[in-house]
Amino acid sequence: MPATPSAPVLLADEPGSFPHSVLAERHPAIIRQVREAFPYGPAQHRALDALLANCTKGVIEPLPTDAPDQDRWTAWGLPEYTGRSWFDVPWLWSESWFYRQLLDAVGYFTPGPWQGIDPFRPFKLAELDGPETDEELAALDDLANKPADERGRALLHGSLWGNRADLGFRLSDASAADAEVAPALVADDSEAFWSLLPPAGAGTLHLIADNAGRELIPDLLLIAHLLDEGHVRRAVLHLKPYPYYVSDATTADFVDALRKLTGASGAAAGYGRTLWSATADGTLTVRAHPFAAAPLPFSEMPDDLRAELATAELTVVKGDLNYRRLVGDRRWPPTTPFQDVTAYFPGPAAALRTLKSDVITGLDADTETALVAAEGQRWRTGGTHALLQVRV
Ligand SMILES: O=P(O)(O)OC[C@H]1O[C@](O)(CO)[C@@H](O)[C@@H]1O
Repeated sequence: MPATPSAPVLLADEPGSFPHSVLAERHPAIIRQVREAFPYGPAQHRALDALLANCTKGVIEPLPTDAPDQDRWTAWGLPEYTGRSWFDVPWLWSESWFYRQLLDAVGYFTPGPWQGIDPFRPFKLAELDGPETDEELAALDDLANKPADERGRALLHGSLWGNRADLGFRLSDASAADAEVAPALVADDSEAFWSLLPPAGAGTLHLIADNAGRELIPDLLLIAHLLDEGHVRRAVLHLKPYPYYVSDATTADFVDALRKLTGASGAAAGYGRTLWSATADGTLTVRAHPFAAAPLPFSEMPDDLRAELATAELTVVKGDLNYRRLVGDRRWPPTTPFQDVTAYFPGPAAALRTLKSDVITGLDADTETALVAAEGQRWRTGGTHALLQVRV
């Protein structure tokens, strides 16, 4: 049990707060953009209208009794939250519920022509095929002749900052992509990261992925490097079982990213070949556990996932949402020890995250003071700061 007393769970009930703006502004914007991106029929438009009204002014409604995921959502708290405003239940819960309901509205789960059609795919593909992705891949050629440890550090950095590539964030804040970043990490345990993964390691790396495209590609490059250089013998990549938080990576996105690498020229293609053969011989496996899209903190992970992560040499936890799930989506005082709030995790874990929500732990007091003096509370949510924290 953590020695630290708990903190209040984040709700979205305070107008002017970041969680409130996500429910009141970001979700309607996402509905609008999805609606414009597809030639949906009248039934889908009506369902999107109903969702828009429900998510902004309505209450959480029960699922139809024949919904295939009824049992799962029942276990995840639906009976407790039914009848309550979306703004009055845990923010982590209402956001997940939004994506589940959005997919339902466009027919993603319903047998028929729209089943399995990812409503975010046009945005994801535009990013994957954009010039920035090609530039990032071309830059790998400059890295190719550097010593392995230098390459490793650059690729770790690339994976960390790749977390800025979050389409949900950019869809609602177009200026976010251009904001200047603060290169110094607000917490930096990268030495601990490398000491957990020394060369000639025999273990397995788990990576809990976040976004597709320009985040997943650097994640894959890091995995390829760790396999190629013998830091780990196997890797397991945890993806989402269905589209989620706009740009979260699914198996289809993994395939697209890997094909992008193998179809590239120069060093990028080499990484692609490493990963392609690693999947073929089982050195790299992918998972899409239902809990990856659960509205709950990782402290409530089911036994099978806990047992699997317990075997990992290290679990890399990518991104803001996974950080919220790792430490609990709570108003922690920023100096709350990261080791305490992650003590429940089944093994060593490394959080690689750019800061895009209020939650933060593990800062030293001077760092917090300096951030507040410079930016008020904006540093928490602007996506311009990053951290690498390791739970040993
Ligand atoms: O893609 P990431 O890094 O998990 O970020 C998810 C984003 O969505 C949010 O959950 C808000 O919707 C924030 O935590 C963050 O801005």
